[in-house]
Amino acid sequence: MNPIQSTLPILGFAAWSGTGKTTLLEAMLPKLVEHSIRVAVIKHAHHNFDIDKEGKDSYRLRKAGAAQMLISSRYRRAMVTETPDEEASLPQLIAQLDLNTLDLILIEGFKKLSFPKIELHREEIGKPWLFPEDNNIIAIASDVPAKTDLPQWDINDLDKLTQFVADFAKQQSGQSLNCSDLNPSGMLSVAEGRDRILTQIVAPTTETTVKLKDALGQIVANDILSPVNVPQHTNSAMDGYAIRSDDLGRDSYQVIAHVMAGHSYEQPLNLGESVRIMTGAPVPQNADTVIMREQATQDGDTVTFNLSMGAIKPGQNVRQAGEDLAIGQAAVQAGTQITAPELGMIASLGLDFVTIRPQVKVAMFSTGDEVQHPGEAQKPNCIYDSNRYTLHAILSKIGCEVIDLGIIEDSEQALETTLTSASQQADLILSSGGVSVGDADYIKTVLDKLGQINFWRINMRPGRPLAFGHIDTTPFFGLPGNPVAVMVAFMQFVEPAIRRLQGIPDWQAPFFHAVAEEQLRSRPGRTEYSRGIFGIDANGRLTVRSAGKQGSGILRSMSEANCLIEILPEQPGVEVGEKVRVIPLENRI
Ligand SMILES: Nc1nc2c(c(=O)[nH]1)N[C@H]1C(S)=C(S)[C@@H](COP(=O)(O)OP(=O)(O)OC[C@H]3O[C@@H](n4cnc5c(N)ncnc54)[C@H](O)[C@@H]3O)O[C@H]1N2
Ligand code: MOO
Repeated sequence: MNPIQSTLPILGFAAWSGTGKTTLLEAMLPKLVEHSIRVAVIKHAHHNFDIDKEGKDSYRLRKAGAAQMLISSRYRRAMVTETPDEEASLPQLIAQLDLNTLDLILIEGFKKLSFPKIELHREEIGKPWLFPEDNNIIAIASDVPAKTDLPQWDINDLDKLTQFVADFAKQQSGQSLNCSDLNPSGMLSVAEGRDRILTQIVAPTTETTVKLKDALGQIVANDILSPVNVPQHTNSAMDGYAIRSDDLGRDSYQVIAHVMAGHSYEQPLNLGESVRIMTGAPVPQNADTVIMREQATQDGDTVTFNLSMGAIKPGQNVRQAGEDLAIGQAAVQAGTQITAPELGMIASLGLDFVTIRPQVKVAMFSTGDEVQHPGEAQKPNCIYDSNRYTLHAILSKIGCEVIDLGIIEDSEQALETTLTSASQQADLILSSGGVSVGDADYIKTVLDKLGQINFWRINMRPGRPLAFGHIDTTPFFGLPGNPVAVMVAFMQFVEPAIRRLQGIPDWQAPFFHAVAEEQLRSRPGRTEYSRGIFGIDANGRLTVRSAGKQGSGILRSMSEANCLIEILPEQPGVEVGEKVRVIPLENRI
Protein backbone atom coordinates (compact mmCIF):
# COMPACT_ATOMS: atom_id res chain seq x y z
CA MET A 1 0.00 0.00 0.00
CA ASN A 2 1.26 3.47 -0.90
CA PRO A 3 2.23 5.59 2.08
CA ILE A 4 -0.13 8.48 2.82
CA GLN A 5 1.45 11.73 1.59
CA SER A 6 1.30 14.99 3.48
CA THR A 7 3.40 18.12 3.73
CA LEU A 8 2.99 17.93 7.50
CA PRO A 9 4.19 15.12 9.77
CA ILE A 10 1.51 12.44 10.29
CA LEU A 11 1.54 10.04 13.20
CA GLY A 12 -1.04 7.44 14.14
CA PHE A 13 -1.83 5.26 17.13
CA ALA A 14 -2.43 1.61 16.42
CA ALA A 15 -4.22 -0.36 19.11
CA TRP A 16 -6.98 -2.86 19.74
CA SER A 17 -10.16 -1.33 21.05
CA GLY A 18 -10.21 -0.96 24.82
CA THR A 19 -6.55 0.07 25.00
CA GLY A 20 -7.47 3.66 25.80
CA LYS A 21 -6.31 5.49 22.66
CA THR A 22 -8.62 8.45 23.10
CA THR A 23 -7.86 8.80 26.82
CA LEU A 24 -4.15 8.79 26.07
CA LEU A 25 -4.55 11.34 23.28
CA GLU A 26 -6.66 13.53 25.52
CA ALA A 27 -3.92 13.51 28.16
CA MET A 28 -1.15 14.07 25.61
CA LEU A 29 -2.69 16.98 23.70
CA PRO A 30 -2.24 19.61 26.47
CA LYS A 31 1.40 18.52 26.77
CA LEU A 32 1.96 18.85 23.02
CA VAL A 33 0.43 22.32 23.22
CA GLU A 34 3.01 23.09 25.96
CA HIS A 35 5.69 22.03 23.45
CA SER A 36 4.18 24.69 21.09
CA ILE A 37 3.10 21.99 18.65
CA ARG A 38 -0.16 22.74 16.89
CA VAL A 39 -1.99 19.49 16.38
CA ALA A 40 -4.90 18.35 14.26
CA VAL A 41 -6.53 15.04 15.14
CA ILE A 42 -8.30 12.95 12.54
CA LYS A 43 -10.36 10.20 14.13
CA HIS A 44 -12.06 7.37 12.37
CA ALA A 45 -15.45 6.29 13.71
CA HIS A 46 -16.73 2.84 12.79
CA HIS A 47 -20.36 3.69 13.20
CA ASN A 48 -22.77 6.38 12.23
CA PHE A 49 -22.21 9.44 14.41
CA ASP A 50 -23.86 12.79 15.03
CA ILE A 51 -21.50 15.59 15.88
CA ASP A 52 -24.23 18.03 16.85
CA LYS A 53 -26.95 17.10 19.27
CA GLU A 54 -30.52 16.43 18.37
CA GLY A 55 -32.58 19.61 18.55
CA LYS A 56 -29.64 21.99 17.91
CA ASP A 57 -30.17 24.34 14.95
CA SER A 58 -27.27 22.89 12.97
CA TYR A 59 -28.63 19.37 13.52
CA ARG A 60 -32.09 20.41 12.40
CA LEU A 61 -30.79 22.09 9.25
CA ARG A 62 -28.61 19.11 8.35
CA LYS A 63 -31.42 16.67 8.91
CA ALA A 64 -33.65 18.93 6.80
CA GLY A 65 -31.36 18.28 3.84
CA ALA A 66 -28.24 20.50 3.94
CA ALA A 67 -25.53 18.40 2.25
CA GLN A 68 -22.89 20.53 4.02
CA MET A 69 -23.53 22.37 7.25
CA LEU A 70 -20.96 24.96 8.23
CA ILE A 71 -21.46 26.53 11.63
CA SER A 72 -19.22 29.27 12.93
CA SER A 73 -18.86 31.45 16.00
CA ARG A 74 -16.23 33.81 17.36
CA TYR A 75 -14.46 30.82 18.96
CA ARG A 76 -14.72 27.87 16.58
CA ARG A 77 -16.31 26.55 13.45
CA ALA A 78 -17.38 23.11 12.35
CA MET A 79 -18.26 21.60 9.05
CA VAL A 80 -20.57 18.61 8.87
CA THR A 81 -20.65 17.01 5.42
CA GLU A 82 -23.09 14.22 4.65
CA THR A 83 -21.35 11.38 2.76
CA PRO A 84 -24.24 9.06 1.82
CA ASP A 85 -22.39 7.36 -1.05
CA GLU A 86 -18.83 6.85 0.08
CA GLU A 87 -16.67 7.58 3.11
CA ALA A 88 -13.96 10.23 2.58
CA SER A 89 -10.42 8.89 2.19
CA LEU A 90 -7.66 9.92 4.59
CA PRO A 91 -5.93 12.14 1.97
CA GLN A 92 -9.27 13.88 1.33
CA LEU A 93 -9.66 14.48 5.06
CA ILE A 94 -6.10 15.81 5.36
CA ALA A 95 -6.82 18.20 2.47
CA GLN A 96 -9.64 19.73 4.55
CA LEU A 97 -7.22 20.86 7.29
CA ASP A 98 -5.69 24.33 7.33
CA LEU A 99 -2.11 23.05 7.08
CA ASN A 100 -0.59 26.53 7.47
CA THR A 101 -1.73 26.64 11.07
CA LEU A 102 -0.53 23.16 12.09
CA ASP A 103 2.67 21.30 12.94
CA LEU A 104 1.41 17.73 13.28
CA ILE A 105 -1.53 15.53 12.29
CA LEU A 106 -2.41 12.76 14.73
CA ILE A 107 -4.55 9.96 13.40
CA GLU A 108 -6.77 7.74 15.47
CA GLY A 109 -7.98 4.73 13.51
CA PHE A 110 -7.42 4.03 9.79
CA LYS A 111 -5.18 1.23 11.00
CA LYS A 112 -4.97 -0.53 7.62
CA LEU A 113 -3.43 2.53 5.92
CA SER A 114 0.26 3.16 5.61
CA PHE A 115 1.67 5.99 7.74
CA PRO A 116 3.96 6.08 10.81
CA LYS A 117 2.27 4.76 13.95
CA ILE A 118 2.93 4.11 17.60
CA GLU A 119 1.53 0.82 18.84
CA LEU A 120 -0.35 1.04 22.14
CA HIS A 121 -0.56 -2.27 23.96
CA ARG A 122 -2.12 -3.34 27.26
CA GLU A 123 -1.64 -6.93 28.33
CA GLU A 124 -5.04 -7.17 30.07
CA ILE A 125 -6.83 -6.70 26.71
CA GLY A 126 -5.41 -10.10 25.72
CA LYS A 127 -4.81 -9.22 22.07
CA PRO A 128 -1.71 -9.96 19.97
CA TRP A 129 0.99 -7.43 19.14
CA LEU A 130 0.41 -5.45 15.93
CA PHE A 131 4.03 -4.56 15.11
CA PRO A 132 4.97 -7.97 13.61
CA GLU A 133 2.26 -7.44 10.96
CA ASP A 134 2.53 -3.67 10.42
CA ASN A 135 5.89 -2.26 9.38
CA ASN A 136 4.53 1.29 9.74
CA ILE A 137 4.87 0.94 13.52
CA ILE A 138 7.87 3.01 14.57
CA ALA A 139 7.61 2.77 18.37
CA ILE A 140 5.75 0.97 21.14
CA ALA A 141 4.02 2.08 24.32
CA SER A 142 3.05 -0.88 26.43
CA ASP A 143 2.68 -2.13 30.00
CA VAL A 144 4.84 -5.19 29.19
CA PRO A 145 8.10 -5.32 27.21
CA ALA A 146 7.84 -6.07 23.48
CA LYS A 147 10.43 -8.33 21.82
CA THR A 148 11.62 -5.83 19.22
CA ASP A 149 14.38 -3.29 18.62
CA LEU A 150 11.80 -0.54 18.12
CA PRO A 151 11.94 2.22 20.73
CA GLN A 152 9.50 1.44 23.53
CA TRP A 153 8.20 2.99 26.76
CA ASP A 154 5.78 2.30 29.51
CA ILE A 155 2.32 3.21 28.22
CA ASN A 156 1.76 5.15 31.45
CA ASP A 157 4.87 7.31 30.98
CA LEU A 158 3.06 10.12 29.27
CA ASP A 159 6.00 12.55 29.40
CA LYS A 160 8.32 10.20 27.48
CA LEU A 161 5.63 9.40 24.96
CA THR A 162 4.87 13.09 24.44
CA GLN A 163 8.56 13.88 24.04
CA PHE A 164 8.80 11.23 21.33
CA VAL A 165 5.78 12.65 19.51
CA ALA A 166 7.14 16.23 19.84
CA ASP A 167 10.59 15.17 18.57
CA PHE A 168 8.94 13.28 15.72
CA ALA A 169 6.97 16.39 14.70
CA LYS A 170 10.06 18.60 14.80
CA GLN A 171 12.29 16.11 13.00
CA GLN A 172 9.75 15.36 10.27
CA SER A 173 8.92 19.02 9.67
CA GLY A 174 12.65 19.61 9.20
CA GLN A 175 12.66 16.81 6.63
CA SER A 176 9.59 17.96 4.74
CA LEU A 177 11.29 21.34 4.24
CA ASN A 178 14.33 20.39 2.28
CA CYS A 179 16.76 23.15 3.18
CA SER A 180 19.46 22.15 0.76
CA ASP A 181 16.95 22.59 -2.07
CA LEU A 182 15.90 25.95 -0.82
CA ASN A 183 19.19 27.53 0.05
CA PRO A 184 21.75 28.72 -2.41
CA SER A 185 24.91 26.76 -1.67
CA GLY A 186 27.05 27.91 1.20
CA MET A 187 24.20 29.49 3.12
CA LEU A 188 22.49 28.06 6.16
CA SER A 189 18.77 28.26 6.80
CA VAL A 190 17.63 29.85 10.06
CA ALA A 191 16.74 26.41 11.45
CA GLU A 192 20.10 24.91 10.44
CA GLY A 193 22.01 27.79 12.03
CA ARG A 194 19.99 27.51 15.23
CA ASP A 195 20.39 23.74 15.39
CA ARG A 196 24.15 23.96 14.92
CA ILE A 197 24.37 26.51 17.70
CA LEU A 198 22.13 24.65 20.12
CA THR A 199 24.03 21.38 19.81
CA GLN A 200 27.06 23.27 21.14
CA ILE A 201 25.37 24.90 24.12
CA VAL A 202 25.53 22.93 27.35
CA ALA A 203 23.10 23.86 30.09
CA PRO A 204 24.77 24.22 33.51
CA THR A 205 23.27 22.20 36.33
CA THR A 206 24.12 24.61 39.16
CA GLU A 207 21.51 26.48 41.15
CA THR A 208 21.46 29.22 43.72
CA THR A 209 18.99 30.35 46.38
CA VAL A 210 18.06 34.02 46.56
CA LYS A 211 15.60 36.24 48.40
CA LEU A 212 12.21 36.32 46.75
CA LYS A 213 12.38 39.88 45.43
CA ASP A 214 15.84 39.25 43.94
CA ALA A 215 14.37 36.36 41.93
CA LEU A 216 12.34 38.68 39.70
CA GLY A 217 13.17 37.94 36.06
CA GLN A 218 15.16 34.81 37.00
CA ILE A 219 14.50 31.19 36.08
CA VAL A 220 13.11 28.75 38.64
CA ALA A 221 15.51 25.81 39.07
CA ASN A 222 13.13 23.18 40.48
CA ASP A 223 9.35 22.85 40.67
CA ILE A 224 8.14 24.96 43.60
CA LEU A 225 5.73 22.75 45.53
CA SER A 226 3.05 24.33 47.61
CA PRO A 227 3.67 23.75 51.35
CA VAL A 228 0.11 24.85 52.15
CA ASN A 229 -3.39 24.71 50.78
CA VAL A 230 -4.33 27.87 48.90
CA PRO A 231 -6.77 29.04 50.10
CA GLN A 232 -5.96 27.72 53.55
CA HIS A 233 -9.63 27.26 54.52
CA THR A 234 -12.84 26.90 52.63
CA ASN A 235 -13.98 30.52 52.72
CA SER A 236 -16.54 32.98 51.54
CA ALA A 237 -16.11 34.70 48.16
CA MET A 238 -18.65 37.44 49.12
CA ASP A 239 -19.76 39.55 52.03
CA GLY A 240 -23.03 37.83 52.97
CA TYR A 241 -24.63 35.03 54.94
CA ALA A 242 -23.47 31.41 55.13
CA ILE A 243 -26.09 28.68 55.31
CA ARG A 244 -26.28 24.93 54.72
CA SER A 245 -27.16 23.68 51.23
CA ASP A 246 -29.37 21.01 52.79
CA ASP A 247 -31.35 23.84 54.37
CA LEU A 248 -32.46 25.90 51.37
CA GLY A 249 -36.07 27.00 50.97
CA ARG A 250 -36.71 28.50 54.42
CA ASP A 251 -38.42 31.89 54.65
CA SER A 252 -35.86 33.13 57.17
CA TYR A 253 -32.76 32.10 59.15
CA GLN A 254 -31.46 32.97 62.58
CA VAL A 255 -28.20 34.92 62.45
CA ILE A 256 -26.14 33.35 65.21
CA ALA A 257 -22.72 34.98 64.62
CA HIS A 258 -20.78 37.52 62.66
CA VAL A 259 -17.39 36.34 61.23
CA MET A 260 -14.80 38.83 60.05
CA ALA A 261 -11.88 37.89 57.72
CA GLY A 262 -9.06 36.50 59.87
CA HIS A 263 -11.58 35.06 62.39
CA SER A 264 -13.78 32.00 62.45
CA TYR A 265 -16.99 30.62 63.97
CA GLU A 266 -16.01 27.34 65.57
CA GLN A 267 -19.41 25.69 66.12
CA PRO A 268 -21.10 23.47 63.52
CA LEU A 269 -23.97 25.31 61.83
CA ASN A 270 -27.41 23.87 62.66
CA LEU A 271 -30.47 23.79 60.44
CA GLY A 272 -32.23 27.15 60.42
CA GLU A 273 -29.03 28.98 61.36
CA SER A 274 -26.97 31.44 59.37
CA VAL A 275 -23.66 33.20 60.00
CA ARG A 276 -23.02 36.69 58.75
CA ILE A 277 -19.64 36.39 57.02
CA MET A 278 -17.08 38.65 55.34
CA THR A 279 -15.23 37.92 52.09
CA GLY A 280 -12.27 35.66 52.85
CA ALA A 281 -13.57 34.49 56.25
CA PRO A 282 -13.71 30.68 56.78
CA VAL A 283 -17.22 29.23 56.34
CA PRO A 284 -18.32 27.40 59.50
CA GLN A 285 -18.51 23.61 59.65
CA ASN A 286 -21.64 22.31 57.82
CA ALA A 287 -22.09 25.62 55.97
CA ASP A 288 -21.30 25.48 52.25
CA THR A 289 -23.35 28.20 50.60
CA VAL A 290 -23.13 31.99 50.85
CA ILE A 291 -25.84 34.48 49.83
CA MET A 292 -24.46 37.93 49.14
CA ARG A 293 -25.44 40.83 51.33
CA GLU A 294 -27.27 42.70 48.54
CA GLN A 295 -29.78 39.83 48.41
CA ALA A 296 -30.40 39.79 52.17
CA THR A 297 -32.48 41.77 54.68
CA GLN A 298 -31.52 41.41 58.33
CA ASP A 299 -33.99 42.41 61.03
CA GLY A 300 -32.57 41.87 64.52
CA ASP A 301 -31.12 38.36 64.40
CA THR A 302 -33.36 37.19 61.54
CA VAL A 303 -32.31 37.27 57.92
CA THR A 304 -34.44 36.76 54.80
CA PHE A 305 -33.24 36.47 51.22
CA ASN A 306 -34.69 38.12 48.13
CA LEU A 307 -34.96 35.21 45.70
CA SER A 308 -36.26 37.42 42.89
CA MET A 309 -32.64 38.59 42.55
CA GLY A 310 -31.57 35.00 41.79
CA ALA A 311 -32.21 31.51 43.13
CA ILE A 312 -29.73 30.16 45.68
CA LYS A 313 -27.50 27.49 44.18
CA PRO A 314 -25.99 24.96 46.62
CA GLY A 315 -22.27 25.68 47.06
CA GLN A 316 -22.44 29.21 45.60
CA ASN A 317 -19.93 31.92 46.56
CA VAL A 318 -17.66 29.54 48.43
CA ARG A 319 -13.96 29.00 47.63
CA GLN A 320 -12.78 25.53 48.58
CA ALA A 321 -9.61 24.99 50.61
CA GLY A 322 -6.79 24.06 48.19
CA GLU A 323 -8.91 24.97 45.16
CA ASP A 324 -6.14 27.20 43.83
CA LEU A 325 -3.28 24.94 44.97
CA ALA A 326 -3.34 21.82 47.09
CA ILE A 327 -0.45 20.92 49.42
CA GLY A 328 2.37 19.32 47.36
CA GLN A 329 1.09 20.59 44.02
CA ALA A 330 3.63 22.36 41.75
CA ALA A 331 2.84 26.06 42.00
CA VAL A 332 5.61 27.16 39.63
CA GLN A 333 7.36 24.77 37.28
CA ALA A 334 11.11 24.50 36.81
CA GLY A 335 12.20 26.66 33.87
CA THR A 336 9.60 29.39 34.45
CA GLN A 337 10.83 32.98 34.33
CA ILE A 338 9.61 34.76 37.45
CA THR A 339 7.33 37.70 36.63
CA ALA A 340 4.73 39.49 38.76
CA PRO A 341 2.21 36.59 39.06
CA GLU A 342 4.91 34.06 40.02
CA LEU A 343 6.45 36.45 42.56
CA GLY A 344 3.01 37.00 44.10
CA MET A 345 2.15 33.31 44.04
CA ILE A 346 5.41 32.25 45.70
CA ALA A 347 4.81 34.92 48.37
CA SER A 348 1.24 33.63 48.80
CA LEU A 349 2.70 30.23 49.75
CA GLY A 350 4.64 31.87 52.57
CA LEU A 351 8.02 31.33 50.89
CA ASP A 352 10.59 34.14 50.97
CA PHE A 353 13.50 32.38 49.25
CA VAL A 354 13.60 30.78 45.80
CA THR A 355 16.10 28.44 44.14
CA ILE A 356 16.96 29.76 40.71
CA ARG A 357 19.33 29.02 37.88
CA PRO A 358 22.38 31.26 38.23
CA GLN A 359 21.91 34.44 36.22
CA VAL A 360 23.52 34.07 32.79
CA LYS A 361 26.36 36.61 32.48
CA VAL A 362 26.68 38.07 29.01
CA ALA A 363 29.68 40.20 28.03
CA MET A 364 29.08 42.43 25.04
CA PHE A 365 30.94 45.02 23.03
CA SER A 366 30.71 46.95 19.79
CA THR A 367 33.37 47.11 17.12
CA GLY A 368 34.12 49.63 14.41
CA ASP A 369 36.18 52.84 14.28
CA GLU A 370 33.13 54.71 13.01
CA VAL A 371 31.12 53.81 16.10
CA GLN A 372 30.90 56.53 18.76
CA HIS A 373 29.55 56.82 22.31
CA PRO A 374 26.25 58.74 22.61
CA GLY A 375 26.94 62.00 24.46
CA GLU A 376 30.06 62.79 22.44
CA ALA A 377 30.01 65.44 19.73
CA GLN A 378 29.35 63.64 16.46
CA LYS A 379 32.48 63.22 14.36
CA PRO A 380 32.35 63.26 10.56
CA ASN A 381 31.37 59.91 8.97
CA CYS A 382 30.61 58.38 12.34
CA ILE A 383 27.56 56.70 13.81
CA TYR A 384 26.42 56.56 17.42
CA ASP A 385 26.54 53.14 19.06
CA SER A 386 22.96 51.94 19.38
CA ASN A 387 23.67 48.20 19.40
CA ARG A 388 25.01 48.03 22.95
CA TYR A 389 21.84 49.80 24.08
CA THR A 390 19.37 47.53 22.30
CA LEU A 391 21.33 44.45 23.40
CA HIS A 392 21.55 45.72 26.98
CA ALA A 393 17.75 46.15 27.01
CA ILE A 394 16.95 42.73 25.54
CA LEU A 395 19.46 40.95 27.76
CA SER A 396 18.07 42.60 30.88
CA LYS A 397 14.54 41.74 29.79
CA ILE A 398 15.34 38.04 29.56
CA GLY A 399 17.03 37.99 32.96
CA CYS A 400 20.75 38.19 32.08
CA GLU A 401 23.48 40.05 33.89
CA VAL A 402 25.13 42.36 31.34
CA ILE A 403 28.86 43.05 31.31
CA ASP A 404 29.26 46.04 29.00
CA LEU A 405 32.77 46.15 27.57
CA GLY A 406 32.14 49.29 25.50
CA ILE A 407 33.39 50.02 22.01
CA ILE A 408 36.57 48.22 21.06
CA GLU A 409 38.97 50.16 18.90
CA ASP A 410 40.02 48.60 15.60
CA SER A 411 43.22 46.86 16.69
CA GLU A 412 44.18 43.24 17.11
CA GLN A 413 45.66 43.87 20.53
CA ALA A 414 42.56 45.63 21.92
CA LEU A 415 40.25 42.93 20.63
CA GLU A 416 42.41 40.10 21.93
CA THR A 417 42.56 41.62 25.41
CA THR A 418 38.79 42.22 25.44
CA LEU A 419 37.88 38.73 24.26
CA THR A 420 40.25 37.03 26.68
CA SER A 421 38.88 38.92 29.65
CA ALA A 422 35.28 38.43 28.45
CA SER A 423 35.72 34.65 28.23
CA GLN A 424 36.94 34.60 31.83
CA GLN A 425 34.07 36.65 33.25
CA ALA A 426 31.07 35.67 31.17
CA ASP A 427 28.91 32.67 30.24
CA LEU A 428 28.42 34.05 26.73
CA ILE A 429 30.05 36.78 24.63
CA LEU A 430 28.32 39.01 22.09
CA SER A 431 29.87 41.46 19.67
CA SER A 432 28.28 43.50 16.93
CA GLY A 433 29.82 44.56 13.65
CA GLY A 434 32.71 43.30 11.61
CA VAL A 435 31.34 39.91 10.55
CA SER A 436 30.50 40.48 6.88
CA VAL A 437 32.93 39.98 4.03
CA GLY A 438 34.54 43.36 3.59
CA ASP A 439 35.53 43.99 7.14
CA ALA A 440 38.81 44.51 8.83
CA ASP A 441 40.44 41.10 8.70
CA TYR A 442 41.96 41.55 12.13
CA ILE A 443 38.64 40.47 13.72
CA LYS A 444 38.79 37.12 11.97
CA THR A 445 42.50 36.79 12.72
CA VAL A 446 41.95 37.37 16.44
CA LEU A 447 38.96 35.08 16.64
CA ASP A 448 40.90 32.36 14.82
CA LYS A 449 43.78 32.78 17.22
CA LEU A 450 41.69 32.68 20.41
CA GLY A 451 39.06 30.11 19.61
CA GLN A 452 37.08 28.15 17.11
CA ILE A 453 34.76 30.48 15.27
CA ASN A 454 32.72 29.86 12.12
CA PHE A 455 31.66 32.69 9.87
CA TRP A 456 28.27 31.83 8.45
CA ARG A 457 25.90 33.40 6.00
CA ILE A 458 22.34 32.75 7.04
CA ASN A 459 19.67 32.77 4.38
CA MET A 460 17.62 35.42 6.13
CA ARG A 461 17.07 39.14 6.01
CA PRO A 462 18.02 41.09 7.96
CA GLY A 463 20.86 39.33 9.72
CA ARG A 464 22.72 37.49 6.99
CA PRO A 465 26.28 37.42 8.38
CA LEU A 466 26.76 35.63 11.69
CA ALA A 467 29.84 34.34 13.48
CA PHE A 468 29.52 31.62 16.10
CA GLY A 469 31.97 29.56 18.07
CA HIS A 470 33.83 29.43 21.37
CA ILE A 471 36.55 31.53 22.95
CA ASP A 472 38.11 28.96 25.25
CA THR A 473 34.89 27.29 26.45
CA THR A 474 32.68 30.38 26.33
CA PRO A 475 30.16 30.59 23.46
CA PHE A 476 30.77 33.62 21.23
CA PHE A 477 28.31 35.28 18.82
CA GLY A 478 29.49 37.87 16.32
CA LEU A 479 26.30 39.65 15.32
CA PRO A 480 26.05 41.86 12.24
CA GLY A 481 26.54 45.58 12.78
CA ASN A 482 23.31 46.89 11.29
CA PRO A 483 21.04 47.93 14.18
CA VAL A 484 17.94 45.95 13.14
CA ALA A 485 19.97 42.96 11.95
CA VAL A 486 21.55 42.76 15.40
CA MET A 487 18.15 42.52 17.10
CA VAL A 488 16.66 40.03 14.65
CA ALA A 489 19.76 37.81 14.78
CA PHE A 490 19.69 38.01 18.58
CA MET A 491 16.08 36.82 18.69
CA GLN A 492 16.66 33.97 16.25
CA PHE A 493 20.00 32.64 17.49
CA VAL A 494 21.19 34.14 20.75
CA GLU A 495 17.99 33.98 22.78
CA PRO A 496 17.46 30.22 22.22
CA ALA A 497 21.08 29.68 23.35
CA ILE A 498 20.61 31.84 26.45
CA ARG A 499 17.35 30.06 27.27
CA ARG A 500 19.24 26.78 27.14
CA LEU A 501 21.92 28.20 29.45
CA GLN A 502 19.07 29.24 31.75
CA GLY A 503 17.96 25.62 31.94
CA ILE A 504 15.06 25.79 29.46
CA PRO A 505 16.11 23.18 26.88
CA ASP A 506 13.30 23.44 24.34
CA TRP A 507 12.50 27.12 24.48
CA GLN A 508 10.56 28.37 21.49
CA ALA A 509 9.54 31.88 20.59
CA PRO A 510 5.79 32.40 20.63
CA PHE A 511 4.11 33.06 17.30
CA PHE A 512 0.65 33.12 15.78
CA HIS A 513 -0.90 33.63 12.36
CA ALA A 514 -2.55 36.78 11.06
CA VAL A 515 -4.10 37.79 7.77
CA ALA A 516 -1.91 40.09 5.64
CA GLU A 517 -3.56 43.47 5.03
CA GLU A 518 -1.12 44.24 2.27
CA GLN A 519 1.15 42.38 -0.11
CA LEU A 520 4.47 41.41 1.51
CA ARG A 521 7.47 40.65 -0.64
CA SER A 522 10.10 38.01 -0.05
CA ARG A 523 12.69 36.10 -1.97
CA PRO A 524 11.87 32.36 -2.15
CA GLY A 525 14.41 30.31 -0.25
CA ARG A 526 15.11 33.09 2.23
CA THR A 527 13.47 33.75 5.57
CA GLU A 528 12.30 37.35 5.59
CA TYR A 529 11.69 39.14 8.89
CA SER A 530 9.70 42.31 8.29
CA ARG A 531 8.81 44.68 11.05
CA GLY A 532 5.02 44.60 11.30
CA ILE A 533 2.02 45.93 13.16
CA PHE A 534 -0.69 43.45 14.03
CA GLY A 535 -4.19 44.30 15.19
CA ILE A 536 -7.80 43.18 15.04
CA ASP A 537 -10.03 44.31 12.20
CA ALA A 538 -13.77 45.09 12.28
CA ASN A 539 -14.57 41.39 11.70
CA GLY A 540 -12.50 40.33 14.71
CA ARG A 541 -9.72 38.88 12.54
CA LEU A 542 -6.08 39.21 13.51
CA THR A 543 -4.43 41.18 10.73
CA VAL A 544 -0.91 42.42 10.09
CA ARG A 545 0.75 45.10 7.96
CA SER A 546 4.26 46.37 7.46
CA ALA A 547 5.59 48.90 9.97
CA GLY A 548 7.25 50.93 7.22
CA LYS A 549 10.71 51.08 5.68
CA GLN A 550 12.57 47.82 6.19
CA GLY A 551 16.25 48.77 5.76
CA SER A 552 18.54 46.84 8.17
CA GLY A 553 19.62 50.06 9.83
CA ILE A 554 16.20 51.65 10.33
CA LEU A 555 15.42 51.41 14.02
CA ARG A 556 12.37 53.65 13.74
CA SER A 557 10.22 50.97 12.08
CA MET A 558 11.46 48.52 14.75
CA SER A 559 10.26 50.94 17.40
CA GLU A 560 6.87 51.36 15.71
CA ALA A 561 6.46 47.60 15.12
CA ASN A 562 4.73 45.28 17.58
CA CYS A 563 5.79 42.12 15.75
CA LEU A 564 8.10 40.55 13.23
CA ILE A 565 6.39 39.07 10.20
CA GLU A 566 8.18 35.83 9.37
CA ILE A 567 7.91 34.87 5.71
CA LEU A 568 9.20 31.32 5.45
CA PRO A 569 11.67 30.17 2.76
CA GLU A 570 9.01 28.13 0.95
CA GLN A 571 6.69 31.15 0.65
CA PRO A 572 7.20 33.21 -2.52
CA GLY A 573 5.69 36.26 -0.74
CA VAL A 574 2.36 36.95 0.88
CA GLU A 575 -0.74 38.17 -0.93
CA VAL A 576 -3.45 40.34 0.63
CA GLY A 577 -5.78 38.08 2.65
CA GLU A 578 -3.23 35.29 3.04
CA LYS A 579 -2.18 34.08 6.47
CA VAL A 580 1.34 34.77 7.61
CA ARG A 581 3.36 33.91 10.69
CA VAL A 582 3.71 36.69 13.23
CA ILE A 583 6.21 36.83 16.11
CA PRO A 584 4.98 39.27 18.76
CA LEU A 585 7.66 41.57 20.16
CA GLU A 586 5.96 42.39 23.43
CA ASN A 587 7.94 40.86 26.30
CA ARG A 588 10.78 39.96 23.94
CA ILE A 589 12.67 43.19 23.31
N1 LIG B 1 29.97 42.81 0.05
C1 LIG B 1 29.11 42.58 1.05
N2 LIG B 1 28.78 43.57 1.85
C2 LIG B 1 27.92 43.36 2.85
C3 LIG B 1 27.33 42.10 3.04
C4 LIG B 1 27.71 41.06 2.17
O1 LIG B 1 27.25 39.90 2.33
N3 LIG B 1 28.61 41.34 1.20
N4 LIG B 1 26.41 41.93 4.01
C5 LIG B 1 25.67 43.10 4.39
C6 LIG B 1 24.85 42.84 5.54
S1 LIG B 1 23.49 41.93 5.23
C7 LIG B 1 25.12 43.35 6.76
S2 LIG B 1 24.05 43.11 8.05
C8 LIG B 1 26.29 44.12 7.04
C9 LIG B 1 26.93 43.58 8.30
O2 LIG B 1 28.21 43.90 8.34
P1 LIG B 1 29.15 43.83 9.59
O3 LIG B 1 28.63 42.90 10.62
O4 LIG B 1 30.50 43.56 9.10
O5 LIG B 1 28.97 45.24 10.25
P2 LIG B 1 29.69 46.61 9.92
O6 LIG B 1 30.12 46.63 8.51
O7 LIG B 1 30.67 46.81 10.97
O8 LIG B 1 28.45 47.55 10.12
C10 LIG B 1 27.31 47.51 9.32
C11 LIG B 1 26.52 48.79 9.57
O9 LIG B 1 26.13 48.86 10.92
C12 LIG B 1 26.60 50.02 11.55
N5 LIG B 1 27.00 49.70 12.93
C13 LIG B 1 28.02 48.91 13.28
N6 LIG B 1 28.09 48.84 14.63
C14 LIG B 1 27.11 49.64 15.11
C15 LIG B 1 26.67 49.98 16.41
N7 LIG B 1 27.29 49.49 17.49
N8 LIG B 1 25.61 50.80 16.54
C16 LIG B 1 25.00 51.30 15.44
N9 LIG B 1 25.35 50.98 14.18
C17 LIG B 1 26.41 50.19 14.01
C18 LIG B 1 27.81 50.39 10.73
O10 LIG B 1 28.16 51.75 10.86
C19 LIG B 1 27.37 50.04 9.34
O11 LIG B 1 26.54 51.06 8.82
O12 LIG B 1 27.18 44.09 5.98
C20 LIG B 1 26.59 44.30 4.69
N10 LIG B 1 27.59 44.39 3.69
O1 MOO C 1 20.90 41.35 6.74
MO1 MOO C 1 21.93 42.62 6.84
O2 MOO C 1 21.87 41.80 8.17
O3 MOO C 1 20.70 43.02 5.78
O4 MOO C 1 21.52 44.15 7.27
